[in-house]
Amino acid sequence: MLKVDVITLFPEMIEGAVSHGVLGQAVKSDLLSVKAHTPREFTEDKHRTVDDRPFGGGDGMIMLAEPLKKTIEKVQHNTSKVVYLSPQGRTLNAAIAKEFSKEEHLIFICGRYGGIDQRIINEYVDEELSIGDYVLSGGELGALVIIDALARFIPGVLGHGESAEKDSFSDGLLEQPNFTRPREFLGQDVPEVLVGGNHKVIGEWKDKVSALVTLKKRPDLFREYIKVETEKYNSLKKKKTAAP
Ligand SMILES: CC(C)(C)c1cccc(C(=O)NCC2(NC(=O)c3cccc4nocc34)CCCC2)c1
Repeated sequence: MLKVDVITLFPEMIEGAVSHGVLGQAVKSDLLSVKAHTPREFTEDKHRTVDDRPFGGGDGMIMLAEPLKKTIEKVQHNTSKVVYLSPQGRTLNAAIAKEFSKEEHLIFICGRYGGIDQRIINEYVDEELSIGDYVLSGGELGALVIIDALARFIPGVLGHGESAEKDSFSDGLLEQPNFTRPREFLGQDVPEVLVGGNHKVIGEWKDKVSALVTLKKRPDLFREYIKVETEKYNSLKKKKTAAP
């Protein structure tokens, strides 16, 4: 079972977020374990100080190395992969999430203020990871995005015993429009094809519209989809011609 330890000044942010929905179910069924640890537990001074002013000046504070060291060493063991959520990291994508889902033990370090002491990164961090190019107030949302994305690749989390390969969102295309009751709302009808009940025709409609939506709204995703599908087709053809 994949074990995740998150080092953060706001453990409730993590605990709250992983106790709902698909993630909550995965944790409850022991498919995944997520625990949060605050460096404040490892401070010894009266004010439980976890940050200090940066050498060389500059506004903002830096998270102190000592409390972080103690927290990491409390949770770390030889198979741990230590990830620092940081704008300097490579940007998360589905391939990285899938890779991470295969790990035994992940330790996510979440920065606050202006970041953490560089010596912690030098000594403990295996890799830095970013969830995108915008200013955030901390790494916690990054940790949660990764946990949510990787959980779907854990067999059983999505309920039907398979992993995310069968995830209805993981063919790399955007979704076709979705409708539920009533049949008519705000003067708009549900497309007839979806009400018809002919599953072959409905399937073709969904595939076509989802490709068109992707082509229109995210041509970059569409190009990637065509590339992947072409590779699949070519390797299938090769296998056919290779096998007698
Ligand atoms: C990207 C760019 C806009 C150029 C930029 C340049 C310099 C600093 C920051 C910035 O946001 N610094 C603040 C902190 N940010 C993040 O931790 C963080 C930010 C973004 C994606 C992330 N994915 O995981 C963690 C992430 C770092 C320490 C406390 C929060 C952002």
